[in-house]
Amino acid sequence: MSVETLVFDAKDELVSTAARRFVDLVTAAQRDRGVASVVLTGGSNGIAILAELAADSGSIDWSRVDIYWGDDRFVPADDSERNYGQAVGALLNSVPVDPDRVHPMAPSDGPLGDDIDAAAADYAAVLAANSADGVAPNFDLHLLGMGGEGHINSLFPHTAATAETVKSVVAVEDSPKPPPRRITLTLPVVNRSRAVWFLVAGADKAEAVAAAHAGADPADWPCAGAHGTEETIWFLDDGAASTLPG
Ligand SMILES: O=C1O[C@H](COP(=O)(O)O)[C@@H](O)[C@H](O)[C@H]1O
Repeated sequence: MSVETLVFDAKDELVSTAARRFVDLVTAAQRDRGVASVVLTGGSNGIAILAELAADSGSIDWSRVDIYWGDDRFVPADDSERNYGQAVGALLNSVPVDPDRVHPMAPSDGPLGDDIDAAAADYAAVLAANSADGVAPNFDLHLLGMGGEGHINSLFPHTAATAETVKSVVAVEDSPKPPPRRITLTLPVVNRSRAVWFLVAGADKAEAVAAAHAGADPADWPCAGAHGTEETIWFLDDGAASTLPG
């Protein structure tokens, strides 16, 4: 398994390079396996890469991409905080995806109602139904943003969600970052991904980046617990890389 750290002068360059490599990875996965599976993330860079991909939408056969989410905020379907809605606005409305291959997490006003545990269990069932082993797919790519305290998806430091080793998807009711109610994939499922890419910009994230590179305990720094089975790439701007040795 390779670990690569790429540092860019500016966030725009980070995002455009990640988008180019996204096209290459998806194209290679489709060549090798027919269909590519990607896990999207929210946050600033997670949405910026989708907007970049929308600008170059002809490079990928989107009808052969399975799309999942690493986490979402458990809010009504039309709430602007929803990662799914942001992805639709940035990319999915602009490209010819197969609706049957797009797998959003349930909103709080959907058919499952406001039952967050039922919504998490429903997403676990979606992952299981689309897997070879009844647990979850081996995603070709899992994109990750990261918070300054090292959270990825909705896995925050010193929480049961981050410590989860059995369930593939869990509910979070007290996220320290608003909104408080979220649904998230757990680390064992993130770590089924062939490729895990961190998209991280800003000096406020530098301490977490350094902790992950130093092999910190994922309980303290959840970002330290995410790895691809084939590759892990850190796409960083100068600020996020500012405390890395060398
Ligand atoms: O709350 C969340 O935050 C992270 C990181 O967001 P950023 O704006 O600091 O880049 C994001 O990846 C995650 O999906 C989201 O729900």
